Amino acid sequence: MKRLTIILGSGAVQNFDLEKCQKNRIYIGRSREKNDICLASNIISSSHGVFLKTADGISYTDLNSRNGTYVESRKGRALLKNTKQAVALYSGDMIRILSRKHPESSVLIIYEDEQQEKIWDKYFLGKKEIKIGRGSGCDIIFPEPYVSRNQCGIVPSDDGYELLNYSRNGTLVNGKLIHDKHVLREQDVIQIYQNILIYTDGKLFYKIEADGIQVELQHIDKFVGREKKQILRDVSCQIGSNEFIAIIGGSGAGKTTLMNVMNGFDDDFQGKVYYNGIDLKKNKEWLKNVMGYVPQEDIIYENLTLYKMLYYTAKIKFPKDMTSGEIRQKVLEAIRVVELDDHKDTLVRKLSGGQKKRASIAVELLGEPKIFFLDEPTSGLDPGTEQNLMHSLRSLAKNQKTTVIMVTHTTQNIHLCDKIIFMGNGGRLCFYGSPDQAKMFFDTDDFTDAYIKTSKDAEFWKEQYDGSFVHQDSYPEENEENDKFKKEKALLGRQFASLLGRSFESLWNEKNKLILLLLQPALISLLIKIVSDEDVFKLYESTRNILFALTCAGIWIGLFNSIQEICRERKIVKREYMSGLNLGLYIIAKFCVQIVISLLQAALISGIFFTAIGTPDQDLGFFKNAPAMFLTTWITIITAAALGFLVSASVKSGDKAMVIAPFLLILQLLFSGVIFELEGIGKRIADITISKWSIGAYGTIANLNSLDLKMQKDFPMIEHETEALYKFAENNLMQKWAVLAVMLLVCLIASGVILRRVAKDKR
Ligand SMILES: Nc1ncnc2c1ncn2[C@@H]1O[C@H](COP(=O)(O)OP(=O)(O)OP(=O)(O)O)[C@@H](O)[C@H]1O
Repeated sequence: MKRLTIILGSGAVQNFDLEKCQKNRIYIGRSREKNDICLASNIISSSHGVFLKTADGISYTDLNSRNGTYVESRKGRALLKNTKQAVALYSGDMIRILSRKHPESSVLIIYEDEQQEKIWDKYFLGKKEIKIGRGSGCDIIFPEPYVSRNQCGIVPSDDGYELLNYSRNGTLVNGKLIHDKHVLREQDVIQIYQNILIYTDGKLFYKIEADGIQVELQHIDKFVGREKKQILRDVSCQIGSNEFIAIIGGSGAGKTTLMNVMNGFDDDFQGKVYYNGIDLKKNKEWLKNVMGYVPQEDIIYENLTLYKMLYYTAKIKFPKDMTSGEIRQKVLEAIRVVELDDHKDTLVRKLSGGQKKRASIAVELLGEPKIFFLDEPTSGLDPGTEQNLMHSLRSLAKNQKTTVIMVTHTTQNIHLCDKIIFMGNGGRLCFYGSPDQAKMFFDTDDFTDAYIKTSKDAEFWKEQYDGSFVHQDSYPEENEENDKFKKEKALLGRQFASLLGRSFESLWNEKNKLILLLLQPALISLLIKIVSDEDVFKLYESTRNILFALTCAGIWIGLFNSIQEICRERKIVKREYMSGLNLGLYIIAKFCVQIVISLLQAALISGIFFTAIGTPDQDLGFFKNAPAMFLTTWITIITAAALGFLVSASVKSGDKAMVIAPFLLILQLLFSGVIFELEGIGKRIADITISKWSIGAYGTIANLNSLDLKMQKDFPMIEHETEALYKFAENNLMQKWAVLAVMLLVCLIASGVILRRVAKDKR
């Protein structure tokens, strides 16, 4: 049965059986005489619109009505106004005649065809609260991971019904994010991401929307630099749900800029971007949950198996109320969708280029996005792999019901896309439509010709396109500002355990690096042995030089351990931070690995040093010499590792970090106070070097002040001036360790603070 359910602003509901009606044209409007369906509302025109029954189905046309008609169909949302365009309707599509000022006058018509799949469900509200969310105990269940287990509830109140929001993310009602409660009025539209519920007269009409997001761009302009150079010019288009779209065009035409505008990464532009009618700029944080982004380079943890990499990512990403069983299931499902089942237990670094790209896609699939952006996913792939990947992306759009938008340079497989956005020089939209239409438009079978044509005269092609395709905005009304978004965070304890597990497992799977990290201190100790003489721990100079060598070795080892650790993962960290990663926990987890590594390194260096060279003769009160020396070595390494973290968090690449490393080492050498006698500013700088406090601790343990100078061998009358830094006292040693510990803490905290800048990184 084909029928219309008509819901009036008053709450009254009428049903109209389209099949029983003998006419092919069914008119709606205010006038009783002229129409088959009379709608008594002052925002309805006398003859407002007409439904047309054809052999193919039902369509709707607006009859030049004063307020127009919104059609929310599977193909997208459109405002029909001053157009005679007929829009085909599918079961579940909505027609709305809206008035913001007089919501009580609004009319909502739902078209349903019982032969097509059932889309709308009805829920009768009673005297008890009904719960809406992801949890199995809810009355209305939306299964996506980004929907809260208890998203919201609807309770009876004096005025009818009230919506209570329980989610940290908020619930959208009529385009406005609600964080506490909202008294429901007739035809209020509640949106939980892509899912829609409509309240009317004690009932909820709702549909669980499996489809991808529809995107509408309205008149996008972007200017950059002081001269306000325009790099996007009045770009408008509508992308339907589950469509596979390619953004193509010459180099510098504005493809990446356009994609960054579409995915909300860049919000410094003029114009509007809507996702299913929701303003992206105003609801970016909320809408990010339904978005997946696969950058050009594969930014995934390479030293884990595919399964483990996805598992840890999921644990960090998902909200706290998701169980381990659910997470495991989602990981396996993501692996299945990207067809990597056979490589589940392969280390990511051993996957081929195409497989790594699929692995990156699987990372994003974990969040079950409804819209997917990919930046040149096929670059660097051989033609066969490229074709396979294009087929997979198409099937992602069609089978996983996701809108897929990619930037690409290659056009061999462009026929697999539903539509292409052709950008010309200066950010001009030269064409938007299907690949076949594009060929007709540019009058060529070869897209290379289109590239040449648009690079020669992009303005001409933009004018041609603007003249042939009329863009009509679907969302002229303004939503209110929604800025109170708070991210649903994963449970901190679980996040920390996952970060820790991932860091250790990653290092364990990188055996060569692990061996190098452990070999280095052993070799350094042996080298120190070669340059030492028999006067160590007997004469001042020999002892101080060897201890200083130990200090430098510890600083170098610590810096080398950590200086590339954060920057090389920066892009992954940024992505995970955007989906809830706690940066403090991330740094602490990484630091825990450093604690263990540096303990092993300190044990190795000290063990070999004690065996080959020996220990001071006299213990310092409570502290036995060997453990105190070991502890000093360990604190030196771990403090230098924290300094390495600080550098690593501040720079964007490993290369840059390695440029800074020698500078830091020179600083430690010059301002240690060992090579040069320091005065004034030099002394102040020395206070913030690790080397000063480390050699201070070693010198205290070795009681440098009591050792004879070389010259004293021949001239015993020469006095050895004592230095406060090496005062042989327990509290002096503890002070040196305490200063190093404070430096360590400062470096770690500063790393966390600085790392927050990742949020501003350009992708
Ligand atoms: N922040 C900026 N300041 C100045 N110019 C910019 C800025 N961002 C982009 N541009 C310029 O805007 C134009 C479009 O850049 P965009 O990266 O979007 O092009 P593209 O089509 O993706 O190019 P490619 O295919 O080479 O990656 C280029 O000329 C670029 O130099």
